[in-house]
Amino acid sequence: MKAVIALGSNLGARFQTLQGAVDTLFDAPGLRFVQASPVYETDPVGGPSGQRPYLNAIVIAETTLEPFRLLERALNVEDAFGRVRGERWGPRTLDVDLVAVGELVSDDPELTLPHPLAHERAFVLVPWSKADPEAVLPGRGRVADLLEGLDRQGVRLRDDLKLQRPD
Ligand SMILES: Nc1ncnc2c1ncn2[C@@H]1O[C@H](COP(=O)(O)OP(=O)(O)OP(=O)(O)O)[C@@H](O)[C@H]1O
Ligand SMILES: Nc1nc2c(c(=O)[nH]1)N=C(CO)CN2
Repeated sequence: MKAVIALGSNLGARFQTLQGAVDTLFDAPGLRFVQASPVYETDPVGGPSGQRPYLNAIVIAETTLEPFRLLERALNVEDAFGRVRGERWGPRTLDVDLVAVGELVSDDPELTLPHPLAHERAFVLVPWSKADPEAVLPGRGRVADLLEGLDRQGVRLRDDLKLQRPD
């Protein structure tokens, strides 16, 4: 199944954290790297004022993992990069979200699929549509169409930064 995974960081060495997350995510069986999006610098959405901008990207993978095992992998990678859970939407060294897993649709709060806010987040949809212009968000429609209705001003390409395939 195809999995779309969103990465974000707004604390510490942001780009190194994103690359480290990619390397760590794929450093175990069941997940195969397909493609990484470009990296974007994005204004923080929600949370306390005065936060640094984020670096955001998405990674497309093929997985044979059961969705909760994939979530566990994502949460373990967050922990490995020292994420301290504080304030909702507060600053974080690393956030790893499952945007979509195949066509699965679930409203389980432990694992909501697609991610319940993905359709309204330009910091997720801009990188995803750049990586895959034909992308469809299950239950919501074409990512390119969803983006038409969103403000993309706070999402800026960082073409000086490129995620490498995992080592
Ligand atoms: N699609 C999903 N991807 C990642 N976590 C999810 C998903 N659906 C539900 N969750 C649950 O959300 C919990 C908390 O997530 P987290 O603290 O990363 O939220 P957040 O990143 O602060 O906010 P947001 O959900 O708006 O991105 C996780 O422990 C996980 O069980
Ligand atoms: N720009 C930006 N804003 C956010 C982000 C993020 O990754 N990028 N993640 C959040 C919670 O997951 C809340 N706000």
